[in-house]
Amino acid sequence: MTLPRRLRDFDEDDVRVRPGRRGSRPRTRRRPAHEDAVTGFVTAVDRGRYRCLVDERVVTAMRARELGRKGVVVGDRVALVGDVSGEPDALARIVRVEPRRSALRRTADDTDPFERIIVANADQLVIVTALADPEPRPRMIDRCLVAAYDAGLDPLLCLTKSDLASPDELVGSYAPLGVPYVVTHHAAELGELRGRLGDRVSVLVGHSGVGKSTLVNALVPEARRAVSHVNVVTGRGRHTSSSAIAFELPEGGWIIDTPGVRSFGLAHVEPSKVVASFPDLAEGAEHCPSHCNHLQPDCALDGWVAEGHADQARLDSLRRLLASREGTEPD
Ligand SMILES: Nc1nc2c(ncn2[C@@H]2O[C@H](COP(=O)(O)OP(=O)(O)OP(=O)(O)O)[C@@H](O)[C@H]2O)c(=O)[nH]1
Ligand SMILES: [Zn+2]
Repeated sequence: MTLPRRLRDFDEDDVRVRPGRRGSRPRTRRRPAHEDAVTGFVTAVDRGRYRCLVDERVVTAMRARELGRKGVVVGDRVALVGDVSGEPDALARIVRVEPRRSALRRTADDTDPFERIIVANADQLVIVTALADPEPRPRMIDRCLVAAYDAGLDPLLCLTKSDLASPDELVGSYAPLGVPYVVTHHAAELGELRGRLGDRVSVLVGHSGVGKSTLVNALVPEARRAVSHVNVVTGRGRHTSSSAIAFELPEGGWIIDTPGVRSFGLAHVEPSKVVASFPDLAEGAEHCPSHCNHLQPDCALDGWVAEGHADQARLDSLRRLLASREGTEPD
């Protein structure tokens, strides 16, 4: 398994192997209770079973009771004990989840108080949007940008189906905001996209039909088989209920597909963070009355847009998100 550079650094900082008191055995700095634990990278989760990569081996594991309520998600780095042979029917135990570098979260909808982590330790959120069939949904893009900003992930706009429509309009609205993008279609060379994915952990999100599976299959030839024919964790059966699956890229790095993720509820994101994710509007919001919720009549953002600093459509999008969080309007 080739870990992206940042994961490797993380590993070295986190588990410092040094001689024990008597200089006889190496031991980890923390929790010497599981001195013999090995480190795994969680690539799929399905019905209480965790698929972990340990060196080149696929090890199936369950949670150890001592983990308590701590969740384990795709992208986590975990300490494993027990049978880590990777033989059929072998089952290891996850005894520890290493501290996360990032956590992509969502709530079921914008007013749901329960947030859940979808993916840990990712670097980048790839927002897959078709240029046509289905029509692009800028409000969905804005929503994903907020999720990326909140999680500390770099966004990347991936505009698919460029054989059907021009990217100019979408590029015209997002490139000035500093959002990086790639334009592609199913018969295109994927060189530019691969360059942006290499040596990083990227999460792909996108609505049904935008061409996400087509993209994943083109980037990772083994993906098709892994997803459609076998349970990705146990290797048996036909189906998986997994909501995220990590695939290693041939050129290094990982992409994490999120087939089960259909929406990005943002109830857990502070309104100020929502506004901060709209860089074209954030500056204008500095002129708002204190505690402005940006939905009230004296909000300074109307003037900001009237003066031509930002597009009305972006303000509408921000307001829909904020209103939806307050439960006053569906998005
Ligand atoms: N014209 C065109 N069609 C494409 C392109 N990429 C994918 N398609 C078609 O769009 C449809 C949806 O593609 P998928 O890859 O299944 O889309 P998805 O986002 O994975 O959708 P779900 O499987 O529903 O999650 C399929 O009929 C593809 O053949 C493209 O670049 N151009
Ligand atoms: Zn305001």
